[in-house]
Amino acid sequence: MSRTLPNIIITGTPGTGKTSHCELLAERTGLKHISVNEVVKDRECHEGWDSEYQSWIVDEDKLLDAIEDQAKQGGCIIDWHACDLFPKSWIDLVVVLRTDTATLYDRLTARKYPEIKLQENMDSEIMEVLLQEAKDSYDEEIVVELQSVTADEMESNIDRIEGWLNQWKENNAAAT
Ligand SMILES: Nc1ncnc2c1ncn2[C@@H]1O[C@H](COP(=O)(O)OP(=O)(O)OP(=O)(O)O)[C@@H](O)[C@H]1O
Repeated sequence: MSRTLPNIIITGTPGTGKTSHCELLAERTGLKHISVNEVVKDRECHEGWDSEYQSWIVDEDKLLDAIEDQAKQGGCIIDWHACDLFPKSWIDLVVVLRTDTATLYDRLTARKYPEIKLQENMDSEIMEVLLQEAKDSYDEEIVVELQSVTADEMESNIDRIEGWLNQWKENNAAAT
C-alpha cells in the first residue's frame, strides 16, 4: 500500500503524555491527531461504560472500521494506550512514551483515578507493558521509546519525530 504521508502511533501508559505530544506534533506538522478516546465516544465504538474503571469498553472491530479510511490515506497520529490492534500494514512508526514512577503517580493522582485504575496503570508502566506490546506487534526498527517527564523532553521528542517525518517524506518521494 502506498501512502504519501506516514501513520504514527503515539502510545504509552495513561498520563505519560500522549495527548500533549500528539497535539503539539499535529500543530507542527499538519498531520491529523486521531484521539482514539474521542473516536470511541463519538462514533460509539464501545459495548458500554465500565463504572469500576471509569472507561468505555472498546469494541475494537468498530474502532478499526471507524478509522480505516483515514489510516489508509495516511498522515495520521494515532493517540492511544494500546497499539496491538492496528494492522502492521497501516503503521510506519510507533512511539512509546515512558515516565518515571514518581512523576506518573503524581499525574494520575491529580486526575483522581479510582484506586484500581491508578494501581493498574502504575503496574503497567513499571512492567513496561506498552513497550513490550509495541515490540511484539511491530518490527523493532519502527518502535522508539522516548522519555516524557519534562517539557524539554517533550520538545526534543517532537523535534525528533519531525526529523523522522521529513526523512520519511524524502525517502518516499525518492521511491516514487
Ligand atoms: N513531557 C512532559 N512534561 C511535562 N508535563 C507533561 C509531559 N507529558 C505529559 N505531561 C503532563 O501530564 C499530564 C498528562 O498528559 P496527557 O494527558 O498528555 O497524557 P496521556 O498519556 O494522553 O493520558 P491519557 O492516556 O489518559 O489520555 C498533563 O497534565 C500533561 O501536561
